[in-house]
Amino acid sequence: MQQYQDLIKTVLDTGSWQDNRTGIRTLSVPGAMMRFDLLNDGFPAVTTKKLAFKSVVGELCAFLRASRSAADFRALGCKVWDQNANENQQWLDNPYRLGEDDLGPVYGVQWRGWPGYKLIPADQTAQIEDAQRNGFRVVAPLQDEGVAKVLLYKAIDQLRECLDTIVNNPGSRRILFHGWNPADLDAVALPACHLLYQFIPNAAAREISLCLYVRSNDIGLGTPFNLAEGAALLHLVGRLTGYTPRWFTYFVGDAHIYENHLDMVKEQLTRTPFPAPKLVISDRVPAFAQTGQYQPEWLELIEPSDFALEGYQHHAPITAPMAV
Ligand SMILES: Nc1nc(=O)c2c([nH]1)NC[C@@H]1CN(c3ccc(C(=O)N[C@@H](CCC(=O)O)C(=O)O)cc3)CN21
Ligand SMILES: O=c1ccn([C@H]2C[C@H](O)[C@@H](COP(=O)(O)O)O2)c(=O)[nH]1
Repeated sequence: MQQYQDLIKTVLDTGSWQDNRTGIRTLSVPGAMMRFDLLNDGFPAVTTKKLAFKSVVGELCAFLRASRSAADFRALGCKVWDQNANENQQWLDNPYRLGEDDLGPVYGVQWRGWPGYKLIPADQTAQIEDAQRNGFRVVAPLQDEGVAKVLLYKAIDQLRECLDTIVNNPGSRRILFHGWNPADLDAVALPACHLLYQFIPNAAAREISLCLYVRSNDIGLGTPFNLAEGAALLHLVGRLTGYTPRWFTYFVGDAHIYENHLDMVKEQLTRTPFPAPKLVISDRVPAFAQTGQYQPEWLELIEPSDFALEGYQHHAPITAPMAV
């Protein structure tokens, strides 16, 4: 994967030193982009070190199940959330933390159950009825600054709505889900880094593409994970909706290399990337294109063992400490 080498080079050549909350400074570049042709170039697994693929797909499955406990991530084979859940003093002191291993309403909770509220004047019955038809339920009548209102609530399954739209209205340019919930930023171990996922189906070609925006990206540890995870999600969505994964475009806001990761990334630059592997999703995950049956419940049924990399050649493992 040449794109990852190029990103490392760009940051080493043009980055500037920045301080941040972790106490480990970074070499940072404001804004970077990589694009992958998944159909013709294969799966974007980093090859200049060993990608912890089992951990990546474990994390993805935990997100798909709306997990908020590092214990659930561990049970699916992913340990990378332990430190954020249990070793950051600010989070340990946060009143929203529900005890050992809790992360708060992170990624999957927002993807699958974004807390949606409406506060509607009690006399707007047409609005209230419309909201109820859309799945909102009345929580309580209340007085708001002297006006009688009704509070309604719905947990919004943004990801499921994306799949529904891909199947029913693929020309839509509004097929996206968001992980950044401003009302919950004070209640999470870490505000979402990969936060905006937009699916772009091409109904004529039966191809689907993904644009992903990552606000802050740890190029040494986070980027390989986030790339593999975004691409695996696109493959899964394609399988369940009848589309072939095509372009995966990856945008980064603050693209940075931690000072204690410099040896790791420089070592990777001395290594020649291998050809990309292929992602295989197990046959038991039904292909809409073959069955003609829409089965979005597989978003929750999928297991880490349903994902495999075929022909994954990689250089020797290297790792470095994660900044907490
Ligand atoms: N500083 C920081 N960087 C991150 O990339 C990051 C966080 N924090 N916090 C939350 C998640 C967790 N993610 C992580 C955290 C650690 C690894 C990591 O240590 N990876 C090792 C092996 C992991 C394994 O075997 O499971 C690696 O060498 O890739 C990867 C992604 C991405 N995120
Ligand atoms: O999926 C992820 C999650 C986290 N990161 C990195 C990016 C930053 O280095 C830290 C988060 O710190 P902030 O101060 O909140 O930006 O974790 C990642 O790359 N990918």
